[in-house]
Amino acid sequence: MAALAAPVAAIRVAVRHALTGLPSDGPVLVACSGGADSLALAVATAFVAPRLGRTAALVTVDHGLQDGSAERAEAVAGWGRGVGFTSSTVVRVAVTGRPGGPEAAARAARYEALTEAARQQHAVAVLTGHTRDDQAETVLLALARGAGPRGLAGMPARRDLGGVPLLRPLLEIGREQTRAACAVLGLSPWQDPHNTDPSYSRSRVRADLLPALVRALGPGVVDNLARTARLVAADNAALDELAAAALAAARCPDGGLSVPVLLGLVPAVRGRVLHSWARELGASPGALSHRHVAALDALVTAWRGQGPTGLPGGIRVLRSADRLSPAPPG
Ligand SMILES: Nc1ncnc2c1ncn2[C@@H]1O[C@H](COP(=O)(O)OP(=O)(O)OP(=O)(O)O)[C@@H](O)[C@H]1O
Repeated sequence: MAALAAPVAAIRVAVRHALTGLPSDGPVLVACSGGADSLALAVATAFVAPRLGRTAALVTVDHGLQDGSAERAEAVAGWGRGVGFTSSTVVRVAVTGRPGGPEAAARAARYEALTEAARQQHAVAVLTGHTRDDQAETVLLALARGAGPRGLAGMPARRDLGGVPLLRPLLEIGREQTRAACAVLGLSPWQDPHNTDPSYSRSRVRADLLPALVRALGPGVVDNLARTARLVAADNAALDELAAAALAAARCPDGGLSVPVLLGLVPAVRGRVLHSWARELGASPGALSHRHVAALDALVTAWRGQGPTGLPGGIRVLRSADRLSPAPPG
């Protein structure tokens, strides 16, 4: 018997690892675009899931943004039925009329559709094909926009998606491995023209920046960036725990925060406490910036009698004596 190609084996191991320990009373749902990463993920899941006594389903989202997208989505779903998924379906979404640019709108519509498909199918997890290269790109983009530790932690291997775990089994698999696996298995991935469109910053990072870094610093760069994300994520988790305890300690019965308690915190923890509290008050995470948290911090550490500070959503925070409190809008 021919030896199993190394990329195929590595991807199966990664998928097996991700599926182990999940409840077995529903399918795992693979989100497949037809691109090399999610095709390699899908074919590995179709192989691994039944061997673990589980069922697997596939869903492909048709954003309706390109000519022929419906036919391509049908082809992906048909392929899925052929490789043994118990269900393999297309979900059509409407991208227009949503806030943000086209990329953000498509992404939001896609995750809504995946959440709904998971709910309808009683899926125990949704799997996406993000790779180590996607992670390295995410870290570079975060670094470049000054996103801080939360951004530098990149994409988690597991997060909540509307009550279902979203898993990224290929975060430690390189893109060259997903391409190689597809080639070995005779699969013809779809090349998304958006991935090479230089008007997207991620495309420019993929096409220009990462290759330049690899040329300048060596081939370990991608792996090192992904490792940085893992290390920062572990530190974030520790700081988040400290901040949750500190927020509880700083809370006053009227919903405000105690300034003496806040002053006793190290700045990294205090910043997180203020960020969490601002979110509790209703500031949306997308709009809440470093600048807003710095302004709250100034109410604590550099108070000279200044008036209320504004947060996104018309929220205002007031310092009075030894307390931060939400102020009436005005
Ligand atoms: N149209 C889609 N339908 C279903 N899932 C999708 C779709 N587009 C993206 N995904 C999921 O999100 C993951 C990340 O997609 P993204 O477009 O950011 O990366 P990518 O590198 O182009 O991935 P791929 O090579 O699989 O298309 C994909 O691997 C896939 O699991």
